[in-house]
Amino acid sequence: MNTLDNLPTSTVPVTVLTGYLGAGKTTLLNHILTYEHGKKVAVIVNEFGEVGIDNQLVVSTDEEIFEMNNGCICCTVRGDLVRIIGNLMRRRDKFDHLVIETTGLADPAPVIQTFFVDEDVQLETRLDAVVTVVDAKHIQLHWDADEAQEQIAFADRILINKTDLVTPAELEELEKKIRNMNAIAKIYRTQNAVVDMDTILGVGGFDLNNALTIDPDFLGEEAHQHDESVGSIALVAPGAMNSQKLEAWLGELLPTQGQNIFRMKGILNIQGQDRRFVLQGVHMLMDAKPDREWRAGEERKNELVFIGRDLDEAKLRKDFNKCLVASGKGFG
Ligand SMILES: Nc1nc2c(ncn2[C@@H]2O[C@H](COP(=O)(O)OP(=O)(O)OP(=O)(O)O)[C@@H](O)[C@H]2O)c(=O)[nH]1
Repeated sequence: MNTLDNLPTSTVPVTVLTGYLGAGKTTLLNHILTYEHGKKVAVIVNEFGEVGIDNQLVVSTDEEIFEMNNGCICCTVRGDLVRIIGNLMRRRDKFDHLVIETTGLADPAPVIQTFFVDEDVQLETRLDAVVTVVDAKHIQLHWDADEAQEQIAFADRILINKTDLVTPAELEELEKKIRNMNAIAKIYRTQNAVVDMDTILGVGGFDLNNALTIDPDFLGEEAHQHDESVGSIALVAPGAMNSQKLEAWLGELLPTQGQNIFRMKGILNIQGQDRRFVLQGVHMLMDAKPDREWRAGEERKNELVFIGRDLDEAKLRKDFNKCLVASGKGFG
């Protein structure tokens, strides 16, 4: 299990930019590079392309993906990315934010996992957010592509782009569908990928010290459509969790189901702890640690969201509830 504890505050925030072919990634990247946000942005693109912006660092990489040698079949590290970040860090004074644009056909997992797994990368950078651009008009043609669904599933921020090419009703339906697939992402509708930079840079989507609450709209809804193979499941329970039971459950769940769990995010009330306990997971990799203290008057509860493929909601719910302290009242 990896931990991002005790990182130096000088780590460089990293935004991973994904989206299917032609969705608008480069258009967004150009906004990021030209916008007056006061940040010096370095860019890594893993395809050969041109970004004709002066004074920016743009590096191209070829595909090079290593499976981890501990038998974990869904966790991979990109060797080329590790090396390029290492090289960039020697010019650390030249930039203060890093954007990695993935190819439209790439599974974003190996890029994201690199930030959970590689120790040198963890020392020097921190994953800020996964931003996914969706082509409102053409995504309909690509729903069956694993990459398109995974790009949505991993996102912290989703731009539904090309809103000029669809009707308001189509947009509404699309947003609902995306919301069901990914319950933790914030969704913005855009034209030409124009979006307020503060909403996509400096997000802290993977920051365990600053865990954002999980969207209450999603948690509060009674019924969700789980007709897609990729979906979100939100588990909520009042009371306190038994830490041993929780550890035993996750210790069994992730090795067996991790391949289908793209992301997991949780804020939990552990029995006997005054601080909230925060979990972040990507496939079988997980970070977990206490964050801020529960506030006076704040309702202590347990919220855990899974985003993945073919998740067994009834079993997850049952096993989650089994981790609750039996009395469940008043001791958390
Ligand atoms: N109509 C319309 N076209 C858009 C919009 N945003 C981007 N485009 C166009 O869509 C095309 C693809 O945009 P890119 O930014 O190159 O997309 P990409 O995701 O980088 O594409 P790949 O790198 O090929 O995967 C370009 O011709 C853009 O001008 C939009 O909101 N509306």
